[in-house]
Amino acid sequence: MPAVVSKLLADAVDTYERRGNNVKVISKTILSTAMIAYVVKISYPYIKKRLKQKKSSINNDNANNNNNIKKTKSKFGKNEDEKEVKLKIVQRKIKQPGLNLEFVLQLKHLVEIMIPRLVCRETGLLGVHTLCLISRTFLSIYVAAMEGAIVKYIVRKDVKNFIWMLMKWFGIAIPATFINSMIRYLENKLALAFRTRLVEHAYKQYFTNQTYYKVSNLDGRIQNADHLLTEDISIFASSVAHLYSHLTKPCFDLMLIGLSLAHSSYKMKANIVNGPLLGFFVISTTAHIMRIVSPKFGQLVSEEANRNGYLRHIHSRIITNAEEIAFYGGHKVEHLQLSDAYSRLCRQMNKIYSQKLWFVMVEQFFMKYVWSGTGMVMVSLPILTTSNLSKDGPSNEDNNNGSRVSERTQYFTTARNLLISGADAVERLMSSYKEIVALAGYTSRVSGMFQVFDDVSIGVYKKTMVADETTTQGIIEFRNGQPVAKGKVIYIDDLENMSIILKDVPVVTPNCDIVVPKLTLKIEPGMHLLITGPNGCGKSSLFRILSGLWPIYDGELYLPKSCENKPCMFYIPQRPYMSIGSLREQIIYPDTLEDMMNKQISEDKLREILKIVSLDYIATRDSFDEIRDWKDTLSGGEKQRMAIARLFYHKPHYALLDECTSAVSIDVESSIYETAKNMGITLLTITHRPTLWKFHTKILKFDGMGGWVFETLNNDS
Ligand SMILES: Nc1ncnc2c1ncn2[C@@H]1O[C@H](COP(=O)(O)OP(=O)(O)OP(=O)(O)O)[C@@H](O)[C@H]1O
Repeated sequence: MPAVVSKLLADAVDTYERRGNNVKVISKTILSTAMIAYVVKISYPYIKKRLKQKKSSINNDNANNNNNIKKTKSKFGKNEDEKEVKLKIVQRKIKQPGLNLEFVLQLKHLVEIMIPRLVCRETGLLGVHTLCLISRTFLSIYVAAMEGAIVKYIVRKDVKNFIWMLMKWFGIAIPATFINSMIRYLENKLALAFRTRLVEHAYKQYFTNQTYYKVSNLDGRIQNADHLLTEDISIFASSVAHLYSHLTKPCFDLMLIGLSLAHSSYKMKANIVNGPLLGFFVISTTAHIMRIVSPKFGQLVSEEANRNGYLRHIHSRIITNAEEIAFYGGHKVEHLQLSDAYSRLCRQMNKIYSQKLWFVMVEQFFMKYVWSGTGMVMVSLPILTTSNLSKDGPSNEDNNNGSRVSERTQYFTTARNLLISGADAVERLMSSYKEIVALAGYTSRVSGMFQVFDDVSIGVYKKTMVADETTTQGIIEFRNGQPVAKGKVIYIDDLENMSIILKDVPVVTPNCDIVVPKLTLKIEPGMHLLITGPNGCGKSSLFRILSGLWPIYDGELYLPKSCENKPCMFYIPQRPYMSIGSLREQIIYPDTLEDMMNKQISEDKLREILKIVSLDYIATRDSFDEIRDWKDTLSGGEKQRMAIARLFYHKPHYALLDECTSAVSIDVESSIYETAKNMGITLLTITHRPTLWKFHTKILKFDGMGGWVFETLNNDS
């Protein structure tokens, strides 16, 4: 096949020559076209940027000219402008990841989490890993020297020594291959150990002070915490472990290879400064050029991870709401959303690939061609400049002396092998630059996540806020564009006084919409409170405030501390949550089996509880150890009754019931309320069912306009 191709090429060339075309001219033309295309490709982004800048400055001028017209716009229009300005400021404030001081500080913080002490499992692994890396460098040098000796004996036709060296060469292969395999094994172990530390730290933060809720509901900085906690942490840990060997090994290689090359040159009586100096100059110059032309991989990779996370989020939403989507027949909309998320990811990946295309070309040009050429010069320098070689070529004495030739061959082979290893080391160091920049992207994401978790757990939230002090009529105080939660939560440790007191507490949504400007009431034990009002008037929001999910922006909230082994408040939502686990775990949630044992609650007691909520047939049908997907196996009403069973298991002082019996039949509902009251549980009920009114003594009525009435419930009226 190659013969056929060369024949065809030769024929083509002949034809061109016959027509009077010079092949050299054609190849020069192709080369210069490629060069011009490349220069255009390199300079295109700068030209584009310039053009954009010019365009935006023209637009700004126009905007200034139109300013007076805009000032006369409606109030709504003005708000829209302000919104845009604020969004732009927030966007500007988001720092792009890259190789800068912030990256160093973030990495330092994460390393402190991954390696918490000087003496720990991770430092042990790092120590053994480093030892293996050094051993491999020594082995590489030894193997290079052996290859040189083998070539020397071939040139000398010394069969005995050749066979001996060959046996040694095979002998060294066993430890060498073991060390190679060990390096990979330790790298994986290290990555897993780092990941474990990070995950443990993240989970601890995630489950402190309901951060898992607040991070997605009150703060706007993290969109896909699940992706960050799984994928990004894993990639970050693997990158760090991989980079450690990718950076340390080439450094050892370069140091030791440099020393042994200098030693060989010295043995050849050549100048040992010129070669390394030339190598250093070429490598540092090319490295500088590559740094300048390198795309911003950190930013690109970070955005790719973002889009990956979004795609995953859309997938998990479809899985969670599969039944609802199927009933609605919403596959078209969901398909569109999924395709859109996927194509956004594809666009980003394509952008990275096309930027890599040109960068890899420059990289390969320097690393493969410029460096090899420099290496050839470096290797030949000692031979060409050895003092005992005459300028006109080898002396007669040398020509006659076979051993000098074989020694030069040995030097050349060893030096060439060492230089190949050295070039490989530098190439790895250079490609590590790309990896470090990509690592900067992941470092920024992981460290950013920890920062947000830290902030959120102490009540510091950041969100793009459109509201400010004027729009909230001074009810909320703002600092740096963010609302300040200056309300106080005071826990009362007094068994005699188990009241819940709200003093001038506003009900404010996470978007700073004021639902109720001021709410003042006192709920005492045994005071069963009915909460009513139109949709969206703030009924559930009041429960969110009482449970500590939403911050308090003003006033004071007094809450009793949990006591007598009972929780103070227990919330039951309209859509009950079924956990992963056995039937027993559904009833005792959020207690564990161990907690249940400690409370000395027997299975008979659980059966009794199930009977109250008319679910005793489930315990006879399935055992308490039965593990099922309870979310899908129980009906809507059954799930609500199971949630109420939890209330009878925990027996709290206050029950926050948020339309939690809407799917339960009226007779069962009445018996549930009767039993709860008999158990001494104070009921705070949100309901639209008049049948439940008779179980309450007080009523809190919201009017949906921010007003409210708190009064005694007159069941007759
Ligand atoms: N996480 C949230 N972020 C922003 N706004 C929210 C959030 N949750 C609720 N809101 C808003 O707060 C207001 C009060 O909501 P809430 O859930 O308290 O209403 P509700 O009185 O319980 O209504 P319903 O009877 O329909 O359940 C609504 O306007 C709602 O849009």
